[in-house]
Amino acid sequence: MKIGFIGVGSMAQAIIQGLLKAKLVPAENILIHSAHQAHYENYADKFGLTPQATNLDVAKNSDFVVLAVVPAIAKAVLAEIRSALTKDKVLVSIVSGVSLERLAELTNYDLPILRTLPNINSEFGQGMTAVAVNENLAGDQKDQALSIFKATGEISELPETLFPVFSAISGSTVAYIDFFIDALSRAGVKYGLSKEAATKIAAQTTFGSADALMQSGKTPAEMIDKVCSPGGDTIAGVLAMEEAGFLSSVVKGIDATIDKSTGKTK
Ligand SMILES: NC(=O)C1=CN([C@@H]2O[C@H](COP(=O)(O)OP(=O)(O)OC[C@H]3O[C@@H](n4cnc5c(N)ncnc54)[C@H](OP(=O)(O)O)[C@@H]3O)[C@@H](O)[C@H]2O)C=CC1
Ligand SMILES: O=C(O)[C@@H]1CCC=N1
Repeated sequence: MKIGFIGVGSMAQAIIQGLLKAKLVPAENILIHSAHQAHYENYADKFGLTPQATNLDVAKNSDFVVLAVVPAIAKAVLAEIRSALTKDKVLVSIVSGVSLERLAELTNYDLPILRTLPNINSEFGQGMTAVAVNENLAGDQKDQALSIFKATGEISELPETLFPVFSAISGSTVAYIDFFIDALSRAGVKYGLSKEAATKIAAQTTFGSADALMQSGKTPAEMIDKVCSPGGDTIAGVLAMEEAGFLSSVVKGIDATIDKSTGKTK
C-alpha cells in the first residue's frame, strides 16, 4: 500500500507523523511532493519517505493519492494529475469545502474518492476525521482508505452537508481550544504564575476535563453542575463569563468559520 501526499504542509505532516507512529506502512511507502523542492526533499530525507519530482509522479506511483493543498489551488493540481488517476487508485482529499461531486468533475466520474476533514491532532493518534465516500469506493479499497485515518485517531462517516459544521467544531476548533488554553494561561500569568506553569496547568486541566467528560457519559452541563458548589467560586466565574458573552462568542466564532468555509464570506 503506497500513500502519496501532494502538499506537505501542517495537515499533511500531522497525518504522516501519525502514520509513522502507527507503523501503518513502511516510511518509504509514503511518497511526497510539494511546491518547494528543498522543503519536500528535506522532509522526506529526515523521515525516510520517498520524494517525487512532480505531482504527476506521486499520482502514478501511489495507490492512495492524498490531495493536501489549500482549496484555492486544488483545481490546478487535479488538472496536473488527472491522467494518472485510474480507477485502481483512490483519490483522498483533505481539502476543506470541495465536494465529492466537484472532485469527480475535476478528475473523472469512475474514480473512487474519499473526502475527509481531519484535524492536526492526527499527529499524536488523537485525530478526529470526518469521512464521506463516493459510489466508486467500496470493499477492500474503502477499508484500506479508511485505515489511513483510523490509524491516526477516530473517524466519523458523515453526510457532506455536515462537513462545514464538522470542520468548524473539529478541524478549526483545535485552534480555538488552544486559544482558550492560552487565555487561561494569561490569566494565570496575571496572578503571578510563570507562563510555562500556567500553560501546563491549563492544558492538563483541558485534557483531563475532556477525558472525564467522555469517560463519564454525562453531558457537559451535568459536569458543570458537579463543579459548581452551591454558593461557591465556580458559579461566580460561570456567571461572569456568561455576562461577558462566552456562549455567544463561541457560537459567533463557529458561524464565521462556517461562513468562510462555505464561501459566504471572503
Ligand atoms: N491545517 C489544518 O489543521 C487543516 C487543514 N485542512 C486542509 O488541508 C489542506 C492543506 O492545509 P495546510 O496543511 O494547513 O496548508 P499549508 O499551507 O501548511 O500546506 C500547503 C501545502 O501545499 C503545498 N503546495 C503549494 N502549491 C503546490 C503545488 N502546486 N503542488 C503541490 N504542492 C503544493 C505547499 O508546498 P511547500 O510546503 O513546499 O510550500 C504546502 O506543503 C487545506 O485544503 C485545508 O483545508 C483540513 C483540516 C485541518
Ligand atoms: O483553516 C482552515 O482553513 C483549515 C480547515 C480546517 C482547519 N484548518
